[in-house]
Amino acid sequence: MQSYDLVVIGSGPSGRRAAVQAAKLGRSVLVIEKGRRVGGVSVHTGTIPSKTLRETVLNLTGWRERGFYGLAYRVKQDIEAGDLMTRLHKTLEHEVETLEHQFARNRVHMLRGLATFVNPHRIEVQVESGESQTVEAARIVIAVGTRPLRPSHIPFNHTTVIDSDELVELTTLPRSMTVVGAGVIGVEYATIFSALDVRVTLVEPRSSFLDFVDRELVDDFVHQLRDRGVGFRLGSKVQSIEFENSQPVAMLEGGRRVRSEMLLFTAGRVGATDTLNLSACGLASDDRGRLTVDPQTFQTAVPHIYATGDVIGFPSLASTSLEQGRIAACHACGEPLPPVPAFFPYGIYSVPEISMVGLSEEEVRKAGTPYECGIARLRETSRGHIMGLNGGLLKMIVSIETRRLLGVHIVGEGATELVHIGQAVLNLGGTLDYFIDNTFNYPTLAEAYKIAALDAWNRLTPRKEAVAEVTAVSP
Ligand SMILES: Cc1cc2nc3c(=O)[nH]c(=O)nc-3n(C[C@H](O)[C@H](O)[C@H](O)COP(=O)(O)OP(=O)(O)OC[C@H]3O[C@@H](n4cnc5c(N)ncnc54)[C@H](O)[C@@H]3O)c2cc1C
Ligand SMILES: NC(=O)c1ccc[n+]([C@@H]2O[C@H](COP(=O)([O-])OP(=O)(O)OC[C@H]3O[C@@H](n4cnc5c(N)ncnc54)[C@H](O)[C@@H]3O)[C@@H](O)[C@H]2O)c1
Repeated sequence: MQSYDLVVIGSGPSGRRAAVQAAKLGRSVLVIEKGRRVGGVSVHTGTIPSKTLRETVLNLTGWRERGFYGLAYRVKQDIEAGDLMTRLHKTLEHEVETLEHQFARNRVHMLRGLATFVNPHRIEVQVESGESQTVEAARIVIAVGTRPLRPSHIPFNHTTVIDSDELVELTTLPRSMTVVGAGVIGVEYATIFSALDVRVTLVEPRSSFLDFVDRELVDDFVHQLRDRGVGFRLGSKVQSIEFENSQPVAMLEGGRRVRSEMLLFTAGRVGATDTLNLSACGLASDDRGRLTVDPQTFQTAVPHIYATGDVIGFPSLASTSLEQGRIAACHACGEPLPPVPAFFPYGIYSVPEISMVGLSEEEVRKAGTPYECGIARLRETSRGHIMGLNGGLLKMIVSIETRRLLGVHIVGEGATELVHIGQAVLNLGGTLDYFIDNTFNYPTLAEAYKIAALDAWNRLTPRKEAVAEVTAVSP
């Protein structure tokens, strides 16, 4: 039987980062992956496919140029599913190749098959031939991720009623689509398909959605979506799904019906722990298949077994999963733990993008911190004029007492990149003055930080003082 210092179950972001980190620290490492190729949900059905589809849609539709050339502008007329899939397959192939090379370079061993615990240190792997192999590990990282929630009353059929995993295998594009569940996945796909001129209706049982996003941003976002015809059925629970002329019809509580060529069900995900035989290693999952860990070390209740990534629940991001894998591996190898920064960014790759870091206005108000906000509209920047932007805003929240930056919230073009400027200032304990005192490249969208900071500064600084300071900083 092969023995390893570390065995990682799952090759998604947290598993692969844990494996490479432990290998770099000189440990023998095995990654067990049941999928056909390495990469996990992130590479094969989640992050990278959805972001590649988004990029392809924005390119082929000429979305970014429509502000100038009008709504009828297209780079390619009659976009088909095949157009989207070609770029997707190329991108995924490249991602897998990079990962396989990374494992090979770092001497991380790979075993393809389904992992099941035999005891707290032994794992049986059912390989494709039907045979099984047992491996032994001093330490183990469970990084098995999640799969889409598929309730039994939803008649999934792989073609017209699908989950988000199946979306990446589309063979035809629908003309209309109902998206059930306005979480991050639902909102991203609803807006990507709407950019393709598919008629989209978003159905959500709660009366609001994206509740963790600043309300001012959500209002701007909803306004933009309504403007281009996205339908909202908030506060509407789907009772059943029926078929009329082979098209799915979502029957909502209260009698409303939403009919479309395709229904995408995105009402959450469950931890993929059911086949692990967790009881053999002394662990149990919650009702959503998730594991509980020490948030500092990612150790489970069994100290030599760690769990990282989506299987431990919030925030369930590829970005945070990568860091969790690295921290778990460092702890497992007895290395000092890297300090965890106070704030991480959250990016929603809808069309338009939303991204934020730090506290929202609602959170600051709840904490009772005296604060002021500064706002910049992206269309007020020269870069925005050049790009033909019509919408988007950057909102900055600062403490009145300390002038410290408390949060940055952006909706619009480039939001997921722009947010990192705010993240750096926030995690380095910077103040509003960083944005006031520093020169930004011009013309850039980043200039929105300067505009928002000046807006906040105008409100913070009494008028007389303000004039004096402007004179002082002007060349
Ligand atoms: C549609 C979609 C879009 C997303 N977009 C983003 C985004 O833009 N940005 C972002 O940061 N995050 C995004 N996410 C979230 C991101 O994909 C996840 O946070 C990330 O993939 C979680 O990584 P993980 O390490 O938990 O492993 P996962 O990527 O979930 O992979 C787990 C792996 O474990 C394997 N496995 C499971 N059970 C076993 C077993 N018993 N034996 C062997 N192998 C097993 C699986 O086959 C899989 O390959 C998105 C997710 C989805 C679904
Ligand atoms: N850009 C990103 O970072 C990104 C993108 C996609 C996914 N993700 C991650 O993937 C995870 C899963 O995303 P998700 O959107 O599937 O889940 P989610 O839990 O974020 O959202 C599910 C939504 O479905 C609704 N819902 C719940 N039960 C329902 C039902 N029975 N019928 C209809 N609607 C119902 C919920 O109210 C919620 O709004 C998220 O936690 C997210 O972190 C991240």
